[in-house]
Amino acid sequence: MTLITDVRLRRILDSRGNPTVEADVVTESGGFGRAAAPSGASTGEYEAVERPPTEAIAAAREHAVPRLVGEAYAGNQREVDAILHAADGTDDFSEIGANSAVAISMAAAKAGADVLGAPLFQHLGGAFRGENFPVPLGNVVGGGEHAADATDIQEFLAAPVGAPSVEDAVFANAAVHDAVADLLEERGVPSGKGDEGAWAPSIDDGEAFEIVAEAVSLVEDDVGFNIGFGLDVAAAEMYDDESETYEYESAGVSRDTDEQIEYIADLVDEYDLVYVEDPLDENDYDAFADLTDAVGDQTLICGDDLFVTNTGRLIDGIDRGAANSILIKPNQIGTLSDAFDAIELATENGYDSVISHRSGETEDTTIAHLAVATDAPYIKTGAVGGERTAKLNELIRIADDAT
Ligand SMILES: C=C(OP(=O)(O)O)C(=O)O
Ligand SMILES: [Mg+2]
Repeated sequence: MTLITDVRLRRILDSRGNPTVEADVVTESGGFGRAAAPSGASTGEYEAVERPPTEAIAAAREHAVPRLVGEAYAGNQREVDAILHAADGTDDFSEIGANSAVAISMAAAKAGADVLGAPLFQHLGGAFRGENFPVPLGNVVGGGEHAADATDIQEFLAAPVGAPSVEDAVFANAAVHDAVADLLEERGVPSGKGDEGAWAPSIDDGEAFEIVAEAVSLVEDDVGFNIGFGLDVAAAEMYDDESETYEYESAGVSRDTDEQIEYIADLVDEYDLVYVEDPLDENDYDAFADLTDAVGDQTLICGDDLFVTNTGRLIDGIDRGAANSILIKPNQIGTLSDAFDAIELATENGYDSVISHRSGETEDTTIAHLAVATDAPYIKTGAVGGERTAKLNELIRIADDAT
């Protein structure tokens, strides 16, 4: 019933207006799945390879599609993903492109769910999933690689950890985003938005901390539940290999590794941060471990560029005590099976998984289902903007049993 009878690939637009890969998977009984690859801007050095979409599509048509059509079952995700690896033949998807691989992998999962008549989260996670929902981390102010002339820290994230429902949490993040706009206006600071829909004002990180802390507190008073906030420092982007310093250009400050650890630990204390992603360079497991040692009992220290959803890198991190959380981006590793393996390994070792969008996104909602399917405690998928609300609204629908 789920035998794959057709795989179609095409270029579509992502949210930045760049081309990306979309895949359709059709099965013998008429099951259908469609999915699209997202794309990063502050990509990790060790991510699977994203090829230019035209090349990725041509290579996948030549090497992967013939091995899938009439051969593989969409309901058997492990088989589909093993075929994608075999068709590619490299360890980083540099032949067919992780963009083609992840689009096909996710489209096959959706086709498998379609045949079963089950929501995707249930096909991926089983009959007992759908009760727990992730806390959405909502990007409300940002800069780094996602906006020109804005904060050095890439993302200031609202974290409605006390929300009674996912719906309340999603609306709280949108309210914090809105409150930030009011506070910027009061201060006479003009602002556009960055790639993920966060405000991207030309202010330094210190002012952003003041504004986000105030916005969170205002909304907290309004909604009556606890809202924390967190950061994606994306420190690899500000790390200078030659001088071995972190360069905060908008503040005109340079910090060596020890100073960076101290700075982040102080921020965790001062703002009661609930989440800190990539506070140090992606090659510095030891510095990550020192910070985790210092504040890991107070907050989540999450590896994104550090782990790139890769079990090999996660094992190194676990061995060294580098973090207590991992960001999961399926396109960093190329297939849903690999992403599941990383989540499972993380859970077994007491690491929280944070399922994440990319800065370049589409309307695809797979990550909302992935988060529910794996019982992930957090999802990071923006606060506003159509490609972001696509996932947030899908979470609300899943909770309402309406997918
Ligand atoms: C979502 C992120 O940005 P990008 O997709 O640009 O890597 C991130 O760094 O967590
Ligand atoms: Mg990140």
